[in-house]
Amino acid sequence: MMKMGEMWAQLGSVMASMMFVYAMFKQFLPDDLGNILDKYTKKLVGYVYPYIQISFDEYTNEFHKRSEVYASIQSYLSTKSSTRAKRLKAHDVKGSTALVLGMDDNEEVTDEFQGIKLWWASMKSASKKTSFSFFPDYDERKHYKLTFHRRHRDLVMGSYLDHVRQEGKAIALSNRQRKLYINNTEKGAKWSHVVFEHPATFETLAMEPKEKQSIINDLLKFSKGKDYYKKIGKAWKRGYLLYGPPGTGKSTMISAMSNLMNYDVYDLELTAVKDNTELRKLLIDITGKAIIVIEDIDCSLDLTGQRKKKKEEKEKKDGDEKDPIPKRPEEEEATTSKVTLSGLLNFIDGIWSACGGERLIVFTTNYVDKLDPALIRRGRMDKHIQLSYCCFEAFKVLARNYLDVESHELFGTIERLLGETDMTPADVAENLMPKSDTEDADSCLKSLIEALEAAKVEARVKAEEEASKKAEEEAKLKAEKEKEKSANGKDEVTCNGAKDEVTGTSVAEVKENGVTP
Ligand SMILES: Nc1ncnc2c1ncn2[C@@H]1O[C@H](COP(=O)(O)OP(=O)(O)OP(=O)(O)O)[C@@H](O)[C@H]1O
Ligand SMILES: [Mg+2]
Repeated sequence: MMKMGEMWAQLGSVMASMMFVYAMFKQFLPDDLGNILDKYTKKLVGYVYPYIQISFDEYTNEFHKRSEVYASIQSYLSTKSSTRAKRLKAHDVKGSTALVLGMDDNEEVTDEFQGIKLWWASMKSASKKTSFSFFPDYDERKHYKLTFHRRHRDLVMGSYLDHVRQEGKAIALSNRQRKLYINNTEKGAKWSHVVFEHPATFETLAMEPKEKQSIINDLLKFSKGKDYYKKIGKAWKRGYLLYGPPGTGKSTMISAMSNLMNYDVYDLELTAVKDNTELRKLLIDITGKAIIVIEDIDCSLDLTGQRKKKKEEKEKKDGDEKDPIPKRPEEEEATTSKVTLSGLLNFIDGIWSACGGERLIVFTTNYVDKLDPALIRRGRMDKHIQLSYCCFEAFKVLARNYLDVESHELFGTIERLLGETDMTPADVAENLMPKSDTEDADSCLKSLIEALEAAKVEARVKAEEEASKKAEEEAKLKAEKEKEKSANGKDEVTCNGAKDEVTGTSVAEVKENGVTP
């Protein structure tokens, strides 16, 4: 026999469907009749119908803005409706990589949450245009209607709606297109963007596997660290300093980071920023889930020398030295950037830097020693990653990527040569890349061996040249010293004969004055 609860649930389902049919049917009735019928139906249903309904409008009253909740529900239901609804609608949502499938107007899907059943319906109701509107669809109001049994009220209000919002946001985020932003000089403190599509991933990045894994772990830990950062009272951001010779994969790693984390990239060109105020404005415009990149920080601004320069300037002022030919203002602007080291430090960890949350700040440099220690201290640049010349493990990644080769008889020779000479992953990669259809893995590996041997010879010649140059310089220095020494020896001899060093009187004078020296 059917249980009471099941019966109610079935009745509820029938009633919800009837209400839904009624809502559709009502659209075709004249307005007056529709309103009266609506009033009495609602009263009647209120007595026998144990279900609660919530509506979510597409547009808020506030500036006719599209409701964020509506958008989240739309994303949430897109996964449910694609498998459960019979009539679907495809949307080309701005910023989304894939077509978003949602249920068609006046369609219904059922959802389950912690063992309870809920019904979602997408409704479209026409409202009379009262005035001219710039919003074409505004007189066609769309909304979602959620129906559930009243005994589940607490669960729905307490956790289900939150669950829908969170899931919907996550789905929208995974569908969205990532963007690469650059700061635009012509538009002042503004970002322009293009779609970010870089194929580099940590899988294709050639580096020592243990170190690579530790970076991946660090990034993933950060992305899940919202509560942890809150607990320790730190802004949810992390700084990475990538340093190493050109062509070792610093920029490639930034792309891999973005692909792993699904973050936008903000490529900040510091030389295009007028002053600290503009820098702050740019910072405020950066959203969450972002990687802020400053490439070649040592070249971007003379941040290293700024403190020294200031000191020198002060000394100069004190000495009242004035430039006899005053510079034109535009000339001054071109030569001196007004973004200061303290402005940049504030950008990284001033109070404004906490706005938005979930951000990585990445600096790259070829010369880590040139940077001001304040800029790269832990807390600002939390993790320092050195990208170095290609090791054998890194080579194996490149061989797999470029040639689909896991092992080869030439690997032994390559391992030995990589241990004996320095070659960047960029150079190794270039040698491994087939240049024509006739080239195969064998010929590419052989050409890499040739290049490594040539690099080894070049390095040896360079080292010998440097050693001989150094020896020459040392010999020159030694000769100079000896010359000086012998000159000093001569001086000592003549000095006694010519001048008394303390009094400055000549021996002749002393003799003349009758004083014994
Ligand atoms: N570690 C690596 N793994 C895979 N590919 C790499 C690696 N390093 C360099 N490459 C290859 O070399 C090219 C140049 O590398 P990348 O631009 O990342 O170097 P970089 O360290 O940023 O150099 P620079 O200091 O000159 O900016 C990349 O396009 C990539 O194909
Ligand atoms: Mg680079």
